[in-house]
Amino acid sequence: MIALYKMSDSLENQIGKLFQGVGYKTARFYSVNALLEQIMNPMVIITPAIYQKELEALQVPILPLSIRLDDIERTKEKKGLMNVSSKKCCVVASEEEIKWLKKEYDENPRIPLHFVSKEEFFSAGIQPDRVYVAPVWMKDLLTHSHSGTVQLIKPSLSSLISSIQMAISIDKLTASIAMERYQVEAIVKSAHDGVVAVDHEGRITVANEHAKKLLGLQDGVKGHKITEFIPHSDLMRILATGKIEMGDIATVMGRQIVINRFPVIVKGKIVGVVSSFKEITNIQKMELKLRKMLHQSGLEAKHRLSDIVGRSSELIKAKELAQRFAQTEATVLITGESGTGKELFAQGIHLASPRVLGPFVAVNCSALPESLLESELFGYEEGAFTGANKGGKVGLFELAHGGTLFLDEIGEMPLHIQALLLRVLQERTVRKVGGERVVPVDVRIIAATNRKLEEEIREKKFRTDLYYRINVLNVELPPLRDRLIDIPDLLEAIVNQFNEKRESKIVSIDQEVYTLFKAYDWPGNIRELRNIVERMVLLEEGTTLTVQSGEFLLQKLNRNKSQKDLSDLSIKVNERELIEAALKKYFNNKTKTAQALGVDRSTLWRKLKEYNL
Ligand SMILES: Nc1ncnc2c1ncn2[C@@H]1O[C@H](COP(=O)(O)OP(=O)(O)OP(=O)(O)O)[C@@H](O)[C@H]1O
Repeated sequence: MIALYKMSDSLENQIGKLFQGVGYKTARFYSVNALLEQIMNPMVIITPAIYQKELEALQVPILPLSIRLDDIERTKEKKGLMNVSSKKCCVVASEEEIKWLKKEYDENPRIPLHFVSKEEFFSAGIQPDRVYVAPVWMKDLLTHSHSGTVQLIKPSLSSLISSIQMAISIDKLTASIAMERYQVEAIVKSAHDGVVAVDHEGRITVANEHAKKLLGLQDGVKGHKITEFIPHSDLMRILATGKIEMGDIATVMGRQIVINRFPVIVKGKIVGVVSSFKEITNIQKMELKLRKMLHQSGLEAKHRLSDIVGRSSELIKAKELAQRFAQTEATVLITGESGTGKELFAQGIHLASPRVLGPFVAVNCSALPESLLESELFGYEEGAFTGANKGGKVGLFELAHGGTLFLDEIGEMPLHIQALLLRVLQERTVRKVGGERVVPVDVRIIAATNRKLEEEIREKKFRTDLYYRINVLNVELPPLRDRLIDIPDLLEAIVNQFNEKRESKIVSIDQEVYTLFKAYDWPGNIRELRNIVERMVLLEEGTTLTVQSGEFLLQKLNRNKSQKDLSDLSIKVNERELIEAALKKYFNNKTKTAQALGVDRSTLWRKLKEYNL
């Protein structure tokens, strides 16, 4: 902004038009207060030299207008003052203007001139042997009695133009400086940290809102010494030492904050200090958020050992072992059929281990083709192969650094990768595909398999040396059919989870459902149990989970049963309960019940008699 301050109307109009001609707008001001309201806008002020002093405190660029010796001579010629040789010609101006005019005059004193300041002029009054000239902006200062006696002089067009050119180039410069200042201010404002900066005397130059809140400072602290608010401020120490201080912990207004302090050094001199600080609880919140993000990206374990449901002695023993193994750094091998909870145990071990704050990275070794598994595990360097990402790729080993890498279905791992894995386990370093560098990694391995690795070794599908490396500690998870006692707890836990997740309203479970579930042999183990319960909950219209919604399971069960001997099933099945459930479901219709159970009517009659039904 080009501000014109306290100018005579005619001069103001002339300058305004000149600026307009080159595409600039001007604004007129007549008081310092009016200027102060605009002070946040970058501006250049053009003002008669006489007012320069009253604007100095604003700390914005000021271009003083003044008359030149040429302007005086031209006026004298024009007004015929040259011929008044008997009278002395006096120039009335401000002290500042006189200083510059005298310099010009001393260089080239073509006509005799006297210079009097406006103060001298007012005290001495008009002398009869003198003629007076003054710059046009003195007009308002002269009283009525002076008019006519004092000739007013305007700066020439050429000196106005050079002032305008100067103003434009300063305006451009201040605009770009202001842009940078706004950016810095925006950064400081938007920072999540409190930021306070002081100058070399310890006066506050910046204090963002966070800082004011954390330190209990009011608005308007700028310009005040920091010691007025914090008597023993550590910033004064940095002003003296010039040393960076990081991660200092202090209690301010009952809050624990962590503080960093940086000296501002310009050309070897300490000109200020910037400090940034954050409440520790905020850091903890951020850590929590980060952990949530890790969790979403699959890098965090969510199940604890205590979340693992079941009361069978086999499961309790496995949980106790896992708890103990968690405290060690040794590799753990978890064995068990698919869906028995191997990954759940791996997560539980990680969360019970000292690596709990590190990442938990799971990879299913059977899900990827050999070439991809290698680059997933170890990463690759840029340009390792056609189609490789620019910048390369970080492998899962590196991602799991400081945490746990869960290698699921390790029995499916190709022999070539088994060899690479063995080397990583021995050397604790990884080499990326297509790279020379080795990167040290600190990763705990938990492996899982549903295969009998001893058999795989015999068939030369699994390396013996790797087997001994990973099978340091072993947790064996029995299949669900061998621990039917866990079913009620599992069933209830899963129903509760669905209730929470889907807001379903199952409040009770029919006894027949337990019976039905105990009759089934669960080849897919707990995963299958989960899926079936989910399906039943979805099909269920009431608030009780009934066998009606599990009809599909009943049919499945019957198909299995028709292939087996009933007496074989009776080992695991409470036959009586099952028949009762089927009868109820088919409203005592014996034909349908027999069909559903996969037996002929005579067998059903025999059983009804046997169980007194
Ligand atoms: N004891 C348990 N309590 C509660 N939920 C369980 C339990 N065991 C397993 N589950 C649940 O069963 C499902 C399968 O578990 P998980 O993926 O851990 O099995 P897995 O043995 O690793 O299977 P796979 O070998 O097929 O990878 C998961 O949804 C898991 O939460």
